[in-house]
This record gives sequence, C-alpha cells and structure tokens, in this order.
Amino acid sequence: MITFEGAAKHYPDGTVAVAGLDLTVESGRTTVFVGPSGSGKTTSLRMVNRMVAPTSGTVLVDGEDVRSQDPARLRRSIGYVIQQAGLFPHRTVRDNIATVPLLLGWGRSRARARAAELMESVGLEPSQAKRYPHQLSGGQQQRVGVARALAADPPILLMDEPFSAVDPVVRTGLQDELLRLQAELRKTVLFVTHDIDEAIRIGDRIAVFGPGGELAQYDTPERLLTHPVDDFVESFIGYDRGVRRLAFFPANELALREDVLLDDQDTVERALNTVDTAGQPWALVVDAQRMPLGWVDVDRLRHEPSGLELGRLTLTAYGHTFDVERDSLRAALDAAVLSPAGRAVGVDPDGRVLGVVSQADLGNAIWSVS
Ligand SMILES: Nc1ncnc2c1ncn2[C@@H]1O[C@H](COP(=O)(O)OP(=O)(O)OP(=O)(O)O)[C@@H](O)[C@H]1O
Repeated sequence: MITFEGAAKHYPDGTVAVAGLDLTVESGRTTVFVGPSGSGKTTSLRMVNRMVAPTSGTVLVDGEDVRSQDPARLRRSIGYVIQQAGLFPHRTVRDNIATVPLLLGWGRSRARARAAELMESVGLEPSQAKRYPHQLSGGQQQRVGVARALAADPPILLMDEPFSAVDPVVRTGLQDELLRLQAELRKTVLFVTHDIDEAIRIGDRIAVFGPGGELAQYDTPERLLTHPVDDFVESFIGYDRGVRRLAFFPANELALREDVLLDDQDTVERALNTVDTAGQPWALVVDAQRMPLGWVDVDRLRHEPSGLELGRLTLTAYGHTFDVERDSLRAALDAAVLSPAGRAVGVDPDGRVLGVVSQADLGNAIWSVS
C-alpha cells in the first residue's frame, strides 16, 4: 500500500506542483493518475521512489516513510517505466532487462535466465535478446522497459506515460499486455497518463488531477463516468462519457436475431422466403462455417434472378463485428454505428456469426443500463 499524507511540492519560483495530496493506493491493484499537462501527476509519482522530495507531508510505502529508506535500495525495490522506455542504448535487450538482478548480485547466468523468462512474458521473441534498443520498434522498446522494471519482481511498479510515444494500435496492444500481466502478477501499479481512455481501460482506481496540482476526484472508473464531482472532471472525461460507460456492461445479454442470416449457397428465391418472414430490410450472408461474407439489401435481392446463388452477388461489406462473449455494449454499439446496415454482427471467439442485433434491441439494452 502506498499512502500520500498531505504530500505537497512547492518550487522556489512559486510553482505549486502538488498541493497537498491525500490518497491511498491499494496493493495489488492498478491506480492511474490522470489529468492535464502540469497538474502534478509525475511529481506525485516520483515522490514514491524519492526522485522528488515533498516540501511538506509524507509518502509511506507499507506504512513506512520513504524518507527513512536508502534511496538506491528503495529504487531497486520499485519498478520504474518511463515514456520511450529509457533503455541503456549500449546494452543489449537481455542486459537491459537484467540490470537490477545484476545490481542485486544474482550472477550473470541467473540474471540472463530471468531476462529470457520476462521476454516471453511481455511478448518479445528470444531472437531479440541480443539486439540493441535502436534495433527495436517503439512498442518493442516499451516491452523491454516493462520487462526491465519487473526483473527483480518488485511489489510496486511506477509507470510514467509508458505507452504515450507509440501509435494507437501498438498502444492498445501494450495496454492489453499490461492487463494480462497484471491479472497474473497483481503488482501495486501506479500509472500516469494524459489519456482518459487509457485510464478507464487499465485502472482499478483513477485519480483525476486538476489545475494547481489539486486532486479533483479519486474513484473507480465507473463512478468517475457516472458521478463526476465537478465541471472540471466532467469536461476532462469528455462529452461522450455515456458511451464510454457502456464499456462496463457485457454484450452477452443482447438479443441476437438469427432469422436474418442467409447461407451463401442459398438461391435468391429461398433467401427471399426467409427474409420476408423476418421482415427486415437487410440480411447477412454467411458461408458454410458461418463466417460473415456481407450484407444484402432485401429490396435489391428482389431484382436478382431467382435461381442465382447468394455467394455470386456483390455484397455490402459487413464492417466491424463484436465478440458476444468478450466484448462490451460499447463495442456492440460501435459495430452497429459502423455497419452499413445499421445492425451489429455478433460473433464467437473464432469469428463465426452468432446473430445480428437490431438498433432497436441495442437501444433497449443501452437504456436498461442507463
Ligand atoms: N524543477 C522545477 N521547478 C519549477 N517547476 C517545476 C519543476 N519541475 C516541475 N515543475 C512544475 O510543476 C508542475 C507539475 O509538473 P508535473 O511534471 O508533475 O506535471 P504532470 O501532470 O506530470 O504534467 P505532464 O503530463 O505534462 O508531464 C508543472 O507546472 C511543472 O512545470
């Protein structure tokens, strides 16, 4: 557990970086500090490993004032990951990861074995062990940074904007990796970001910092979205907080229609019988494995030769799908909004179609949780 007790940082030029922070970071959970630039997130984070000394107040780790601990030893016991990884450029990936174990006197072979194990955990290939940081992509460098921070198995991990410098797709992958690792390792993670979406995605608890280094709200992601305490927090979260909140509700209770699924081997005539019963303007064509092929406009279908197989028609791209078991209502809504037919295609983990959700059913599900 990390406890901030009235921890403040005032600089001689009059800047109030942190204005008396009172907050408890729970063990084994991910706590995110989020807020606009200059709101004191990094300064607060660095108080934990004594890179910044508070001008008043205290920071305690497991009840012990960090000032009573030797800074070098404290830092070796706390993992630290920063933006652009901060790797040692002249050390190989393996030796970067083994840095702290070597400092702790583990011996080269044990430290390297640990590095190899961690490379696998963070999704790096063994062949990358002997590369240098500049020979890796930004996302791979961040993985090395995370592996290095975890090397000596510290109970606490401080992460300062670790994924900010990579593109959105890589960033989502890194967030997934962190969520997976954290489910397994249960570290006390303190994570700084500007990005409210990232905070909501990975945080068990979120501290929103406001201007003047003040803590504006400390809550679960869901409470933050439903009950922002003031206008500042509300505007920081953004106008679409209602939509963001849908991320907390599973899609598996949505009513899926199967009567609008057509087999690509069916003829137009047979398909029309099916869709006329369903009474829907669009139908989804699937193959023999129920993989989606595309939408067909029922009115257009009436003008096609009755004996033609559906697989020979030019179909409208089906767009995004959502995974019924794993995705949220937000993903289902996204799939519907991006679908040319205005309907969301629900699939199983292998991508096979389970059914289609109409806008009306999706709307009802959204209203029932609002
Ligand atoms: N050595 C210093 N002297 C004076 N002011 C400082 C010093 N270090 C930081 N500050 C100021 O303290 C404030 C808080 O900085 P901090 O880096 O903690 O904010 P942040 O929320 O992490 O911002 P960012 O997201 O941009 O990194 C800023 O106004 C910054 O300019």
